[in-house]
Amino acid sequence: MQPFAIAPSILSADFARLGEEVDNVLAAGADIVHFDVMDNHYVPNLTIGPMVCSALRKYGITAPIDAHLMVKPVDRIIGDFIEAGASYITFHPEASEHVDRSLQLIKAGGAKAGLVFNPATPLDVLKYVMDKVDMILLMSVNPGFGGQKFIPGTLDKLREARALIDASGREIRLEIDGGVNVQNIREIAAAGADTFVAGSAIFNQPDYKAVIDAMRAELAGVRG
Ligand SMILES: O=C(CO)[C@H](O)[C@H](O)COP(=O)(O)O
Ligand SMILES: [Fe+2]
Repeated sequence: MQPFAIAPSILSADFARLGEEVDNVLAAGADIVHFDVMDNHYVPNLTIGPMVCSALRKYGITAPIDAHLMVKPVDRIIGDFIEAGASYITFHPEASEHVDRSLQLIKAGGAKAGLVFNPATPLDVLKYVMDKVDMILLMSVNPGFGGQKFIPGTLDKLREARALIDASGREIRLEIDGGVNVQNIREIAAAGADTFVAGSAIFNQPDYKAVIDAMRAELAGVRG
């Protein structure tokens, strides 16, 4: 299993002060910057694109950036995110006509590739592309908005994904996204997640370090 990583979703940050917000959350102990890209087509919301990712790199952010693409079609924008400095690029299989090709595009550009599964999307496609994924992201809310409630059925799906990863023998991150907080992170880790996206739970509090420290204390109870 990969080391635990906390990935604040900047969807809930103050966009008017984005560079400073990312600096602050990294200084508070975050490992990965989760970057939600929404197109008002695949999901009913519109957020930020490759120019903002590139701006964060130019501003001096060196931490891994995890671009979660909620964009359809996805292939056209993959190259732009590679150029913009994304470290991980994940997409939803429903948003690609050719999942294997999209994964290859990401890897050919030198980024790590991942697939994202909505709460009602089965994991079946993984069987055919396990050798090409570096990350599996399970949505524990329907995509499009921050601040939603964790869907408990995702815990069984995490166990299912963990078994697939372990059987593959590959180093694949198992990320969870949606409604993660200090109260439920331990149960989510025990079900097999190693990478935890949290937006509102972190950015809606005044002290980011206090929240991240509390999350790490919970995680230490699962794996010290
Ligand atoms: O992909 C997302 C929504 O589509 C966000 O990453 C997610 O919702 C994080 O926000 P929160 O932690 O507030 O649920
Ligand atoms: Fe996300």
